[in-house]
Amino acid sequence: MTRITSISLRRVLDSRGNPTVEADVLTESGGFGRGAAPSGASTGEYEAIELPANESIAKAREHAVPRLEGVYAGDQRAVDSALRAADGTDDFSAIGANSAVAISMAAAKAAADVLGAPLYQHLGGAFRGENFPVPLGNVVGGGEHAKEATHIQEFLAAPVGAPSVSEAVFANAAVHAAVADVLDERGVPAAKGDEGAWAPPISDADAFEVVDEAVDRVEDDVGFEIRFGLDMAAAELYDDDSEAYVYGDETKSTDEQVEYVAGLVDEYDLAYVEDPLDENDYEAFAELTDRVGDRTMICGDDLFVTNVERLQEGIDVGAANSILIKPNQIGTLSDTFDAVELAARNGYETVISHRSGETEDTTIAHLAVATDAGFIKTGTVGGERTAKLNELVRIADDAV
Ligand SMILES: C=C(OP(=O)(O)O)C(=O)O
Ligand SMILES: [Mg+2]
Repeated sequence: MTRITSISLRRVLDSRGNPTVEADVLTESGGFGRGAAPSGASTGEYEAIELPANESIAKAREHAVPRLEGVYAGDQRAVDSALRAADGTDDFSAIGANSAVAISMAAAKAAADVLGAPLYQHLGGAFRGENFPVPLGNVVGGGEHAKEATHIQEFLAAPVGAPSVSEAVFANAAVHAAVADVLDERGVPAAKGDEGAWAPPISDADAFEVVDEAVDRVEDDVGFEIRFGLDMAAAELYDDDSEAYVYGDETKSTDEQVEYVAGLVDEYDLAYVEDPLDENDYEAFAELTDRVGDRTMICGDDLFVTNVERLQEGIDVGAANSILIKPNQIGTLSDTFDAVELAARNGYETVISHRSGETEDTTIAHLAVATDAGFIKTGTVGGERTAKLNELVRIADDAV
């Protein structure tokens, strides 16, 4: 029933206005699935390779599509093995991880369509957990996502005490609005960055004050605990030549960076810190996790790139206690599930994540529910972000 009969690939726009790959998968019994690849700006050095959309589509049409016709979409491992075999490299540099992930997601949706089940149920099965992820909402940002704003890439609201997904989603939107109020009261104009977060021309120190104030106001209003966290995207701050983290005119050695982040965790009671150190520095990650990992999540994004080998290396040295999961960093849903499972077996929390360049695709909302992830990071406002958040609300409401 789920035998794939055709795959179409096309260029569509992502949220930055760049071309990305969209895939449609059709099955013998009329099942249909559509998936679109997201795209990063602060990409990790070890991610699977994204090719220009046109090139990736041409290569996938030539090498992957003929191999996939006849494969059962319901057998995700077979679909993803065929994609890997068609590519023949470790990093999808032959057909592009953008076509691979679009096809992989579209096949899963086509199978769910045939089965008449929502995607999260097809992927998660009957015995998946009953939890819903806490949404981490980007409310202030800079780095590679907005010029002339903060050095730290993302300040994230974390409504850890929300009684429901819906209340958490609305709390993050309220923090986003409260940040605008606080900035306005301080006379600071703010554009928005790639993910819809405010991108004010202020120092990181000022941004901490602004977000802290906005979170306090909303917490008082909603009556449940809201904390906040960071994606420091420190690989983008790290300069290999000087072996230092560069914050405009200031630099920090690795020891100073560990000290700085540990201080921030305590001063602001941070719930979450992603990529606080360079993507090649497992040792410094481990030192920080040893110091503050009992009271905050230290999460590897560029460090692990959703790759089981890199994650295992991190587990071996105690580099972190959580992993960011981005399907396009590794190229297929099977590889993504392998990373989630390895994390779970080792007590690592999982955070399913969007990219800064996104589409209306909602796969990650289903993936977060299917895998019982503790968290999902998918922005706060903007159509490509609310597509996922609203889907999460619908899933919780049994309305998909
Ligand atoms: C979402 C992120 O940004 P990008 O997609 O640019 O890597 C991130 O770094 O976590
Ligand atoms: Mg990141």
